[in-house]
Amino acid sequence: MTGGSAGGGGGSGGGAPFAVTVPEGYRVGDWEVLGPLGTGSFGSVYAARHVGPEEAALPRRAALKFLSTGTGTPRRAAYLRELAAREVELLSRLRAPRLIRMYETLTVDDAGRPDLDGAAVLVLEEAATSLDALLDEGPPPDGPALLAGICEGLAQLHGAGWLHGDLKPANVLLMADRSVRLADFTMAAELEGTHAYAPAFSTPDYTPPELLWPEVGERGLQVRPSADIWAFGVLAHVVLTGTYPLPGGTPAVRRDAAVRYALGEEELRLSPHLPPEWAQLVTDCLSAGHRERAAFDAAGLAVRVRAIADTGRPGRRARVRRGPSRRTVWSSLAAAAVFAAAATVYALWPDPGVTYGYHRCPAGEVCFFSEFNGNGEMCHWAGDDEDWLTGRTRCPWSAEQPVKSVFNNNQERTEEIAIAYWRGPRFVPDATELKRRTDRAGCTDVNQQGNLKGDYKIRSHSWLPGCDEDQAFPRPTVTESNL
Ligand SMILES: Nc1ncnc2c1ncn2[C@@H]1O[C@H](COP(=O)(O)OP(=O)(O)OP(=O)(O)O)[C@@H](O)[C@H]1O
Repeated sequence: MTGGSAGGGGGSGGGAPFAVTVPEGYRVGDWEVLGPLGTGSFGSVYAARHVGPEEAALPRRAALKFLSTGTGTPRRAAYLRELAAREVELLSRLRAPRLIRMYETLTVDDAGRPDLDGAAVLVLEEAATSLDALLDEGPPPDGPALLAGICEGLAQLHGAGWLHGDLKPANVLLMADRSVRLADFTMAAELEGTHAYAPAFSTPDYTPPELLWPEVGERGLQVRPSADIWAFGVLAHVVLTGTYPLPGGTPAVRRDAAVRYALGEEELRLSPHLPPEWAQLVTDCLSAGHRERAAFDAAGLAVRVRAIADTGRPGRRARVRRGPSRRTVWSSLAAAAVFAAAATVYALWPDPGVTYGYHRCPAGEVCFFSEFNGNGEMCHWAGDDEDWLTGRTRCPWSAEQPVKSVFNNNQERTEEIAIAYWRGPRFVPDATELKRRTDRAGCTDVNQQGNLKGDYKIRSHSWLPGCDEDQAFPRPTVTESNL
């Protein structure tokens, strides 16, 4: 359910094993499966055509969501039944323009397929794509308008007395006309006064701090609508900038940053390219405490977001578009309007090539950056390197520019492998020897990241069995005084 790249967060079909496998041509009710559309953890969605007698209330094509029955333990099966019941309950009771529509529900009756037998099938209106898939292709040209639609969906949901509980790009669908539909209501819950009870489950990047390590009671997790507001704040930052608003190259590191942020020990790292009105809106949505966040209800936010989106105010930095110009073929007024929106978003997204943020650092590698917080130029290696200027992997900018931040991105490792970095070339690859040397600039343990305190021109780095306590980054061992 988590995703490394901004905008990820599970859900789409690309490469992920399908939770429920259904072959082409499979019949359920009056529907025949045409092919896969996407999968999540609890269900898989297939395009289907109606093969029964024509019915006014049913479209010719639909998306069939097969909810997993769970072939594991009875406890898991009960959990999956509860998730299915939540989604069916919400979709059969609520119909609103920005919520995906459900036409009917079916149950698979197929003793020959024990994995499918008894599965609930939701017959949904078929969307063209998901926001998750869209973000994989780069900045959506109409990001602000999409955000306005998403916020309207949230307002419709909250207005009806429900909260979503798992708002993220994979759960935002887009129709062929680019209108938005909120989907996947397996975590949705009906409000009982100020809060609702939801299953203890979340997608870390979109979960507010108060729910990261919550107490789970007998009825589940106590969730408030302000949790969806937090998720919307993260999503808006991701859609507009392609990055997360909290620092970190992995969901786990960003989750820890969210907790530090709630404790007042960390700040939001909003993209410098975000225009002030968006920055203020994201900051409001990401108020650290749920009480402060409750001041920003979805209906009020929807009005604000729509107003910002409709203004189409350009970002602070004008960007030259890349690639062959499409402007010549866009002569109509409508196309001009789309282009205006596209120009706005290109201005908001980081420069291609020189983007920023720790998330760029490939898993299993160590990365050094020319700016604080993983920004600016980046050099990265999977192992040690004796000389960044003449060695195997080179880092030309480091000849002139100091390294300002580091990320030792080895999330899969369990051993205590650390990285030492050196002001000179050709370190001596022996831990005892290294300790005696004087040109060591610093050391990071696995998965540590942060800013260096001095202007270090680093020339080499090496793997170590582990950082000394007093050398471990980000303790202030790397200062001007030990240069
Ligand atoms: N109505 C639809 N039309 C087209 N594609 C859809 C539709 N509903 C879902 N999908 C695709 O299927 C994917 C999985 O659907 P969904 O998120 O509802 O499943 P899930 O198992 O409940 O997910 P999660 O693991 O996020 O809880 C979506 O990300 C989307 O790509």
